[in-house]
Amino acid sequence: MEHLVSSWYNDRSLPESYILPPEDRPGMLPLGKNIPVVDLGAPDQTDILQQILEASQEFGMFQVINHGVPSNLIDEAMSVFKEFHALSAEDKAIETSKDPDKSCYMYTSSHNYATEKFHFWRDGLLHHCNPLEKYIQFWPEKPPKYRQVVAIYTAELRKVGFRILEFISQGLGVNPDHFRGELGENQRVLVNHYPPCPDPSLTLGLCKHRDPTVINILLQKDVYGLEVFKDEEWIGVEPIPYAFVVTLGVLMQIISNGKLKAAEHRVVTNSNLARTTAAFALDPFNETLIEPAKALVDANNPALFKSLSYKDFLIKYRADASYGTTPEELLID
Ligand SMILES: O=C(O)CCC(=O)C(=O)O
Ligand SMILES: [Fe+2]
Repeated sequence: MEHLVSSWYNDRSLPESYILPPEDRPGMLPLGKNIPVVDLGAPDQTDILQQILEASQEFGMFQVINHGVPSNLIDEAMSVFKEFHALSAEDKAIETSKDPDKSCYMYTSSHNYATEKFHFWRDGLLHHCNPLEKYIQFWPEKPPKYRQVVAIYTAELRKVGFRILEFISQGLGVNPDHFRGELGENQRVLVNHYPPCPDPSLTLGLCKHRDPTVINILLQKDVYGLEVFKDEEWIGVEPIPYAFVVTLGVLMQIISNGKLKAAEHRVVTNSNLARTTAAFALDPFNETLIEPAKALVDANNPALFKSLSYKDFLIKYRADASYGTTPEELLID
């Protein structure tokens, strides 16, 4: 835990190991453009489907509003996530080491702290959520309401996730339950924390990456930081306090046989506000085979991606230092 940014960032200038090469630094604040915002409460389901499909093809990312998760639950969840990251390093270590199989753990920067060339200005708490009875015993017990609030929050996010996956399935023309079986049942929450940073122009909270997931549903609340790369430029993702940002991951690009796009995104830091976000991911199990959906493959539409287990996918993804594998690396030659 000694490396956690939140344990030492106060009153220090940016350490050398966090200073990125000029080409990877944030540059100018993107202005003017936005990603699509989809109103899930709108009466016309066909219209919602169309908007989700277009955003998934063009951006691989969109925001959803009127998603049905109560705003007081979102407030409570954000409070316990912030309170967790405000604990002492010692408490955080105790609260995240209850499972010998490490279904709940903390890390800082990326999964490759020891080997990465540069570090990123982020601490992360990651834990499994489904099935709840199996995993809740390993979740933090500090703050005292953590388990109770996060159990309800993640159950709600699961509903939102499957609703969006159903729209995507329909849009793709695959079985509406395509993601209901193994593909979306491994659910995890990653609570990111980005303390105020002494020089946001030289570093990033997270480098440009695509998520190693099917989809990710992010709560960013009201602090700016997320940016998506589209048509060779960065677009800022405007914080809408009770919206969720839906990001399609590399697995969705593979399963859709390239019809949908995994969004490339990054996180910038800021000098006066701490930023806490919670990313809820729907993923397959380790042994699940990842491959283009059969309904999308025929003689005229050959499979573009290799089949591999989720476990092998993750090994490949994580082997590439902090940047992660790209869908292109998994293309069939
Ligand atoms: O914190 C954010 O805004 C995004 C986090 C993210 O990209 C991730 O956890 O993969
Ligand atoms: Fe991400």
